[in-house]
Amino acid sequence: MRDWCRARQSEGQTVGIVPTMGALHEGHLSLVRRGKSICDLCVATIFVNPTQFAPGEDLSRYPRPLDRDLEMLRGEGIDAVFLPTDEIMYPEGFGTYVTVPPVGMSLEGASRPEHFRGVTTVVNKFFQIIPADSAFFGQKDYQQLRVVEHMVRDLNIATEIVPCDIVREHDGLAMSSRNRYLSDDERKIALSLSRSLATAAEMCDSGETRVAMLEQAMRSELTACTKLDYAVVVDADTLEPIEVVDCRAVALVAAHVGTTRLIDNRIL
Ligand SMILES: Nc1ncnc2c1ncn2[C@@H]1O[C@H](COP(=O)(O)OP(=O)(O)OP(=O)(O)O)[C@@H](O)[C@H]1O
Ligand SMILES: CC(C)(CO)[C@@H](O)C(=O)[O-]
Ligand code: BAL
Repeated sequence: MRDWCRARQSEGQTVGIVPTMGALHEGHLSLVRRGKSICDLCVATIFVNPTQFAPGEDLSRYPRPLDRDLEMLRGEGIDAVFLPTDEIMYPEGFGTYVTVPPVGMSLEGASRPEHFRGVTTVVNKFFQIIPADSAFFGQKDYQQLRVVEHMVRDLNIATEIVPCDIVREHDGLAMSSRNRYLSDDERKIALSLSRSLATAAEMCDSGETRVAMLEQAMRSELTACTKLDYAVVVDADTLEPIEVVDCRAVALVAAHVGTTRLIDNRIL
């Protein structure tokens, strides 16, 4: 993969990379389209990375519809797909991990200990294997994007990180590979995530800047969820708590609907 990438770069072509865990949907394809619009060539990776799942999470049941994924990527004119096995990424004796920057400690980092250590490590490995000019990440995984941006800055990685907008279903549900776990009833409840963010945005637009009031309104929209991990409004860059929205802020939510854990966010 490195030779493939470098050979093309030495001919003056730019290469983009879209890291995914597969089970592709329009959200992923939007990253590929963005990649192809900015770079001459675009590579996707499909790898369900075991080190970012905690014991008891959905690693074994994570969907792996590989033929369909490859068909979808072919349809977008992808130039290459990197499909490593666990043994290729983590051969016997593997033992070096990337330490997560402070922006990854709260929220997802608190709810899913070791998750971001797995993400930073595997994304760093992808960047070594495929030294792309640009990498395309969705804002749906907002904190992941911030963590990867910090890692790239801190470790002098030459790949530019390009954030991409969240793609939603017609009714507002953020597209996610995990949506396919939802029953019809659960899918209705899952809509409360995007609704809670819309409520916070509307309140903010009408002049309510007190974070406690915004968070309370978000929580009251989320009562049908099986378990709420967090519903917060924080500084959009540092993800530090704020008391009033007097800077660029982001509302973030993570909740379990049945056995499915979903996340969503919206810039305020
Ligand atoms: N709805 C979406 N809009 C834009 N980008 C997305 C969307 N969903 C996922 N992505 C991005 O696609 C990339 C790969 O994500 P991943 O394969 O985990 O997909 P996912 O649908 O978020 O799956 P999961 O259910 O595991 O969260 C990430 O950069 C992620 O932010
Ligand atoms: C970036 C990523 C592909 C690393 O495994 C994963 O966390 C994801 O799909 O967002
Ligand atoms: N989209 C982030 C990958 C994960 O949930 O493990």
